[in-house]
Amino acid sequence: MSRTRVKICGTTNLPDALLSAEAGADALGFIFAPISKRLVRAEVAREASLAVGPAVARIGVFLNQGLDEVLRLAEGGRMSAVQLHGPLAPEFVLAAAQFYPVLRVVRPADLQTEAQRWAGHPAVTLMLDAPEPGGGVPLDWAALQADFPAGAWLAAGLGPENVAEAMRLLRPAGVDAVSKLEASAGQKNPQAVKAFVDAVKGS
Ligand SMILES: O=C(O)c1ccccc1N[C@@H]1O[C@H](COP(=O)(O)O)[C@@H](O)[C@H]1O
Repeated sequence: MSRTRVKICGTTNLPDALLSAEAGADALGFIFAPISKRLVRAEVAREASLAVGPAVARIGVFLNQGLDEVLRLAEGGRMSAVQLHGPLAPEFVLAAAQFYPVLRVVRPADLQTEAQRWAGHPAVTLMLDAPEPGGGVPLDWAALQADFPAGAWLAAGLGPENVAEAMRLLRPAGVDAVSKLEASAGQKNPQAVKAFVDAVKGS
């Protein structure tokens, strides 16, 4: 079984991209949802994407945005994958997956239905998140143990202090965090980023 991948989300500037990459992150998240306090411009994301080298994935995060906008921003920011939040039609997810690997974000209530829907679609990977993305509130991992699908990623309220326990209970293929790794909204806390990556890689 391969090790759990670690994604640091909410990258809004070049120094934070570099510090996350140097800390050992497998993936950086760039939030293109206009409602977010971590919104990044495509030009900034592009500069960061080109600076972190070929081994670091760049994941564009979207919430209820049209396909043209998703593709334009993902291309402009030089993303390597897209993360899709919101009540989207399966056809929309499939259309996006023609262009980029998709992390399809689902809530706990929809996990079983979505796991069945996307089984056998290699371009679509499930990510379990809280109903309010970016809120820093952990899920009830013990309650999810029976249904958590192999290969799925986990987000919501993860940080250096609790990620090992979440991994022990759910064995996610990847973990993702933002709120608990910030000094302020959109600005990374370097010690927290490093501690989070070390906790994931040491578990
Ligand atoms: O963080 C945001 O502002 C955001 C806005 C719109 C869509 C997703 C967003 N963040 C995602 O939230 C999860 C985890 O957040 P947290 O660790 O609980 O704060 C992560 O997938 C982010 O990509």
